[in-house]
Amino acid sequence: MNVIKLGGRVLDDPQGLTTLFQHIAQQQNLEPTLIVHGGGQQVDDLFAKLNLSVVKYHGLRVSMAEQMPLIVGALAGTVNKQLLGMAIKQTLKPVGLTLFETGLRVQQGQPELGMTGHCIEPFEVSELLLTLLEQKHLPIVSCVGFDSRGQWLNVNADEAAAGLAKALSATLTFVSDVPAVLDDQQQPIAQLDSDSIEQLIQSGTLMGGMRLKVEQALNVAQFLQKQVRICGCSCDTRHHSGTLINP
Ligand SMILES: Nc1ncnc2c1ncn2[C@@H]1O[C@H](COP(=O)(O)OP(=O)(O)O)[C@@H](O)[C@H]1O
Ligand SMILES: CC(=O)N[C@@H](CCC(=O)OP(=O)(O)O)C(=O)O
Repeated sequence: MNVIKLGGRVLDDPQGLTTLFQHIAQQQNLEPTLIVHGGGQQVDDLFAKLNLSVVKYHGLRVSMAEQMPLIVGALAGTVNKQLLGMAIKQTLKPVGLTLFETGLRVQQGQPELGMTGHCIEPFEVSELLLTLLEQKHLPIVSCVGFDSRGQWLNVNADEAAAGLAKALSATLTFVSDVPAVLDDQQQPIAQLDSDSIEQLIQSGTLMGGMRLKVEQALNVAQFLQKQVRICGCSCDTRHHSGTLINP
């Protein structure tokens, strides 16, 4: 079982995405795949067009209730459906979902972050998701979740992917806009573990969204006791490229 997380910026690389969907189509009969995607860039672009200010706290968007129709529209609407279209073109059978239909539980975070949500234990998936995977559909899951009161919540997509990978004991790959985690000379790093990650954070080399991603990757690697990959869009997720995060 493969979980592939796509950052929103990979939509700027349609050729790379086409190659990725082609690989998934070739592999789909051998091993099921699930895609989880973000779209932070697309939300930022929409806010800029509407003259709304983007506020982030430790890499997480402060998601005010009145802004949620825009955020949900971009993530679960536009970005989700753009990816669906690309998958259909590669003869895949995609199904667009939010985190709710996958069965992953989500609850609201600190009130200062508005309608920002976090994945909570137990990390479990729904029968519906398992049936879709068995029937060789490709679930394309946005990082919009719902709490038990039916409130929609904005979950960081790396966290959502980590939660689904844990629930499915899956092999997790983060596909981002950079080919790998880069060192202070901007060179790709082949492998990282908790000690080397700590050094990169201390030296200020690992920052922002990539720091959050590496922390989620390490968390999943340790939880499942298997390597997690961070790579760029043109990487073949079956082969070695990008950065491997070791448990
Ligand atoms: N050491 C690093 N290696 C690679 N990227 C880094 C590093 N430190 C910070 N970054 C930044 O993190 C970005 C990727 O994180 P993010 O924008 O959250 O990705 P995504 O949208 O794929 O989740 C890169 O574009 C880069 O600007
Ligand atoms: C709470 C929070 O920060 N949610 C993220 C969800 C999208 C995301 O994570 O997108 P990328 O994977 O493309 O960065 C946001 O609104 O930007």
